Amino acid sequence: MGRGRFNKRRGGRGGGGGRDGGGAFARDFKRQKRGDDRNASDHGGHADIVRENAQFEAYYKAQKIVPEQEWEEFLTSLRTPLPMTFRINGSGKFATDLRDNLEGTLFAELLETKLVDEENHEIPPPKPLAWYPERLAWQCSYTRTQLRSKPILQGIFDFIKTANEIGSISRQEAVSMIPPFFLDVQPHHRVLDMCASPGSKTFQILERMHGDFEGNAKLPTGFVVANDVDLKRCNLLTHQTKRANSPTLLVTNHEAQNYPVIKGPKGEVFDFDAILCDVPCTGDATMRKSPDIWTRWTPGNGNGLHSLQLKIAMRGAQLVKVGGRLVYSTCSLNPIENEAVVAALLKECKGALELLDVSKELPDLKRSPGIHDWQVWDKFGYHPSFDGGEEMYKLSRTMFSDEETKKLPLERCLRLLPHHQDTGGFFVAVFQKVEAMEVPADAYTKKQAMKERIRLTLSVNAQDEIKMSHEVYQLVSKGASDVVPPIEGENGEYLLPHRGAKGPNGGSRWLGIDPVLPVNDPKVINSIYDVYGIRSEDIALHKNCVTRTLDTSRPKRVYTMTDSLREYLACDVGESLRVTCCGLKAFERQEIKEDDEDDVCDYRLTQDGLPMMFPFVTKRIIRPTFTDYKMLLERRTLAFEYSADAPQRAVVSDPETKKALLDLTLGCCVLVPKDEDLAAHNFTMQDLAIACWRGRTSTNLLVSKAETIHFIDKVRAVPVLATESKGEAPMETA
Ligand SMILES: C[S@@+](CC[C@H](N)C(=O)[O-])C[C@H]1O[C@@H](n2cnc3c(N)ncnc32)[C@H](O)[C@@H]1O
Repeated sequence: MGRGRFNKRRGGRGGGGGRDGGGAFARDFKRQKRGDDRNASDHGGHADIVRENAQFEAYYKAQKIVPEQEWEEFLTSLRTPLPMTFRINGSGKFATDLRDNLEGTLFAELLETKLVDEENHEIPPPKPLAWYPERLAWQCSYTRTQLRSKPILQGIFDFIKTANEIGSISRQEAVSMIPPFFLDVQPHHRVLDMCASPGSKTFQILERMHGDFEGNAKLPTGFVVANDVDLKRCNLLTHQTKRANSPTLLVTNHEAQNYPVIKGPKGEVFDFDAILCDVPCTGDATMRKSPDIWTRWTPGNGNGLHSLQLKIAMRGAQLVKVGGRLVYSTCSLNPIENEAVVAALLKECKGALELLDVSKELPDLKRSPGIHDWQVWDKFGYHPSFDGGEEMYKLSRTMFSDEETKKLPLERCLRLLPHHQDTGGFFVAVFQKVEAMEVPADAYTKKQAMKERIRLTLSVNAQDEIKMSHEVYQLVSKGASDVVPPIEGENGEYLLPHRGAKGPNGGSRWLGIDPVLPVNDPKVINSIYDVYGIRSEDIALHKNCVTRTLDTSRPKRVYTMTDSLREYLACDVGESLRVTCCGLKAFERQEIKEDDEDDVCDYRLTQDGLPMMFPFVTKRIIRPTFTDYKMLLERRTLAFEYSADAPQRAVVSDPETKKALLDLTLGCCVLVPKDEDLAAHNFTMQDLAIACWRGRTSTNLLVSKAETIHFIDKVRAVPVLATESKGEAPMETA
């Protein structure tokens, strides 16, 4: 194809890249659009959006990313709303039970019913994603009208909505689920997710790290750093990954391309076993979900992101271990954001990175190979080469394919085309580091640090910008390049420093970010050890706990982390890491007033922390009957005695449970049904452990309402065993 200009006229074809015959295009488009409007209004009010863009079509036809004979199908797919997909969280018993339940009930009913719409077209039942292991991810394509008109579909919709809210499933685009599989994460790995928010892939990475959250007593020994440049999005990420309840997670707020290098005391770089670069991109492969992209697409969008994408991938390449994997992904179809970045990265790494052939991994995933040659366009049109001497707009040499590029194994890249599996589009490249590379220690310079901090300052408080930026500079120039060895513990391990407590007014060194302070006050930690019967040999809380408030003798919340995460933070003596969230909230202060007993603890176990802490807790565990357990979940509180003043209150029915509760001092305890009930229904103790409060007259749930629904769901089908005490009625009424 020769050099041409894009014809900006709507529906026009320019540059030789367009389809022949605009008439056929218009007819196809009208036909498609009629169907589309119906779907569009059904799928979220995008009916007014015209799903055509001459530049887009000319550009991609010229790029030859889609075989000629599939072009129409490709376009048709892009103009059709995206089916809804979800995956069942976790991978153990609860995940497969939930799947079996769904398949056996809701979905089975649909299969039997053979639904048709008002035009007598069959409404397809939900189907599992063919490539996703164990049928744990599903796809349904129903219009809103269908959902409204068919109660059975409404049932599915309600299930998805509630299960997503309580965290047993995650709604996530099918193609977005792919990259974590190629990272090959193991529980001992250090993983870096460079552009992580909102965190759907981080969540998958955490799942892989833990194996099965709900049944696994072993803690992973690795850690996961999830980073994003946007502070608000870091908070969103923290919120979204909360359900993983992971002590391995660190959330940081940096430009990925300047991600700080942390070195151990001997100067060794803390490198990562697996790095995900799910970079910012034009997202033009998400048009099915975000049809407004049709109206604003230009080739300049992708060109504008290429350099940042390459810098981020390059930083990833520097920070990944020899032997480790680096996965680069975008939700864009554009070779400039994809193959051009991959090619430039391979060239810049001079053999240290190998592009892997992953054709045997996820074998049922349909994919198209990466391309070796592509076209570079800007607002002036097509440019055959970088050295042509023509006027160019914001183009760089690395955007162009050359002779060296053609020899690279770019066919190993994966492009997911929307019409192949009825998904959004996507691009993935999987690398392995095969040789060490130089890691520029000064990539995170003082100047850079200052620039970033001023940006943050601006977002924190624009009015104090000048005053603060001066203070920032003072701090950065003192702190950023300090070479101070980490604090060593008795056994040569590195201990957590007081991070961020030396900034202005004793606040954070990183403005706008709370400090991260070790909780090692023996009063706090020993009381937790003693009261809950936790042994420091089993879990080193005295080394691995932090709080975010300055008074570490009375921390409000205590977060705990794995040894390896502690070592990573301990070695960051220059405090280069801007930590927004760290570890798992395991304990919370809840002071007990007017109590003169010794074995009380001001710290209660959190339900979030319980899956991790429970295997180490040996005291204050009560084993109620299933009746009392279920009743507590449903009523949230169980009184010890019936009271005529509050006849509606539920009362503990089993005398043994009541005695065990009354024998405890006031404070937090853990309730787990009796062994025979657990065994009869294939539950482990950890599966059903709930945090409760032993009060003066009652015991109360310390579990959020959403989480309680999750537990009620777990035990809903469990009949009460005959072994239970038959004496008292479960709930007394007046
Ligand atoms: C494609 S999204 C990531 C989606 C995420 N991986 C997931 O699966 O939920 C890209 C993210 O990169 C972030 N971002 C943009 N520029 C960045 C940069 N220079 N460094 C780090 N993150 C960046 C954006 O804030 C955005 O959250």
